[in-house]
Amino acid sequence: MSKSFDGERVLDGLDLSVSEGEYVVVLGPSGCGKSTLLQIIAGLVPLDAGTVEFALQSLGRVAPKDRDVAFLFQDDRLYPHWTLRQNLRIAMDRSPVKSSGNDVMSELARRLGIDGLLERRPDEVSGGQLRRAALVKALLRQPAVCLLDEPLSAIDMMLREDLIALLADYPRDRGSSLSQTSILHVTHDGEEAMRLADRIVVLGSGRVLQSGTPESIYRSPCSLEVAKAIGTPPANLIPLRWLRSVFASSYEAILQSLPGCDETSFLVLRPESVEITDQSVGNDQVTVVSEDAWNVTASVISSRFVEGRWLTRLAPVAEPGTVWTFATRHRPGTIGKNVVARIPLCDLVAVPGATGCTA
Ligand SMILES: Nc1ncnc2c1ncn2[C@@H]1O[C@H](COP(=O)(O)OP(=O)(O)OP(=O)(O)O)[C@@H](O)[C@H]1O
Repeated sequence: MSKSFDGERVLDGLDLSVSEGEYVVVLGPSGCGKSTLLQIIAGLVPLDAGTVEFALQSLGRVAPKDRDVAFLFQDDRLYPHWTLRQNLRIAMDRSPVKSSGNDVMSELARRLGIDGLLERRPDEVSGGQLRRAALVKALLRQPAVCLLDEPLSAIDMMLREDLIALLADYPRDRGSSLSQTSILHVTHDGEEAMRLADRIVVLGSGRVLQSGTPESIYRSPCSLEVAKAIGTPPANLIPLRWLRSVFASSYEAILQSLPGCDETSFLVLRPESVEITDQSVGNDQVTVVSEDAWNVTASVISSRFVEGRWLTRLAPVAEPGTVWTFATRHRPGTIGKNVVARIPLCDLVAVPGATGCTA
């Protein structure tokens, strides 16, 4: 599908399919067209080219209200003059599975901690409680497709954890009213995508850059853009041309061992992929290659304990001006001193320098 606004291409031949019961998270930076994609699927924004199909039938002529789709908008509002219960009841009345609606409403409201608030109007609850009610409303429809536009944004940490637990577990519960529902969730938050998705679809330049399980997207990104989209702290990106100066004589052999690479390529090195040995070594220590790892001498710039890991910034002595961030279990070295970072070759992934593949 393709879509432009005022002559500017937002979606450019984007091709996406979602299976029954699948939880797909579309990940991309602000402004890349995520909300537009959901609005097109819901029938709220017309396409310039392409089709939206459900069970192999085109939805082109199906009005938004007749699509079996629930939509949680970024700024979802409920009817202000009705109680939360009355607002939720409309969703239930539209559900094809009305008989179990009351039970499902109670269950979802309980799980999200708003069961005691159902007799209040929207202006009598907090923003976070309202957001939870809007989420219950979207899920209550028990639609074929549930579209969630940044459902966890602007929500405090504890509540966010509750919502993640609900979204991660509830649709997959055996016998859950949502076990057949396909969920399409859009976000710019890579961690949120990793924690919820059966499959992550990374959007960029109006297209699908890569689609795969959270693990495959994390471990085998196909481009720089995808590598940067996931991971906190982000991956270290090592330009291949750096290796020429460091490894000199073995550079050509290394290049050949990395299929599809050229001088413009980058190696993606995840922060947790190294071991740091606190050894007292001088600045003249060269970077060496062993069969399965590189040992890189680097100076410790900073080291901070964050959520169970030491996040350490290292400057490799062979590449002045470069800083890598690593995450290790134990505190490495002393600030200003040199250490050795052991990089296992099997953890390095090569990606093209320019915007790369579509997968
Ligand atoms: N109705 C519209 N008229 C003109 N331009 C629009 C319209 N809707 C969206 N756009 C533009 O299309 C682009 C994609 O917008 P969209 O809201 O789909 O992005 P997004 O990825 O959801 O962003 P965010 O994460 O910030 O919500 C943006 O540049 C936006 O300004």
